[in-house]
Amino acid sequence: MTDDQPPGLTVRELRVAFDGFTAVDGVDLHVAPGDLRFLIGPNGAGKTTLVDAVTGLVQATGSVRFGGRELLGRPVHRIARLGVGRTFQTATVFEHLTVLQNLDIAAGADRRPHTLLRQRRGVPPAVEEALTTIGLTGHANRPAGTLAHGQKQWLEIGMLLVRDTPLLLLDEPVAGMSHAERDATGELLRTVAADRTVLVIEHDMEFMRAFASSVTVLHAGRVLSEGTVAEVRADPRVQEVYLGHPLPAATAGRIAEEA
Ligand SMILES: Nc1ncnc2c1ncn2[C@@H]1O[C@H](COP(=O)(O)OP(=O)(O)OP(=O)(O)O)[C@@H](O)[C@H]1O
Repeated sequence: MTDDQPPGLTVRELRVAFDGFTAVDGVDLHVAPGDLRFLIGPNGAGKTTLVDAVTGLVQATGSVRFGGRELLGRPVHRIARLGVGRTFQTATVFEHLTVLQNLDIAAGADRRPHTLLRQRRGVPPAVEEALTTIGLTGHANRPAGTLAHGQKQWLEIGMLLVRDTPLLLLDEPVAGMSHAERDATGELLRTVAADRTVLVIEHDMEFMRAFASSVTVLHAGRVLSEGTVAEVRADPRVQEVYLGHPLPAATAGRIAEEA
């Protein structure tokens, strides 16, 4: 660390405006390494815009610090080189290349083109490790295009792991997945988050309840609530936004006891 910031992702007073409309309105957020933080909120709350600001896709004011460095104001590729990785709702893998080739290319993202083309003996340890983590060792030589939907998402996460990405921002990683794929993805995220900083945008509340270690609720560009799953669920402001009214006292009490 090059300054006295706590490790992890620290967002301060983040603001993003589009033609006078403020989509992110003064957000403060800290995600520590080892945390598996879910970012939830109704449609239009500003979740994707916040992640866009962190990754340099939209202009923002305030501060976003990671690894002792300010990210705001840097171009997208420089932010990626500082260890910030992102997935989108639709996996962006090279469909005609094998799983192994996809990982190999990602691992060499910072290598020069001529070294990328050079024939290499064996599988690099980082690629081998990522294959095991994402559970695709048995599919290493399959074209990525033939993988199931969930497996493509895992491959994309693997492509961030081989690049040794300490901050992962994942946009609805389980959208369109089966129950079994969702559970496997949850376990994968737990493993990944053990020694990394992970922020997951999610609409799937069941998945969030099962796997989040902490939750930030965004509403109208602001942080509405933050805490454990139970704390956030017991918050009347969150119930109001999601249900249109607070929960009956008995139900709210039961949830609060879990907190
Ligand atoms: N490029 C843009 N130009 C103008 N307005 C935008 C732009 N991108 C997003 N917005 C607006 O900013 C607000 C926040 O959008 P954002 O996509 O960040 O919300 P979200 O919480 O990710 O929603 P969802 O869950 O539906 O994906 C919305 O009102 C949206 O219409």
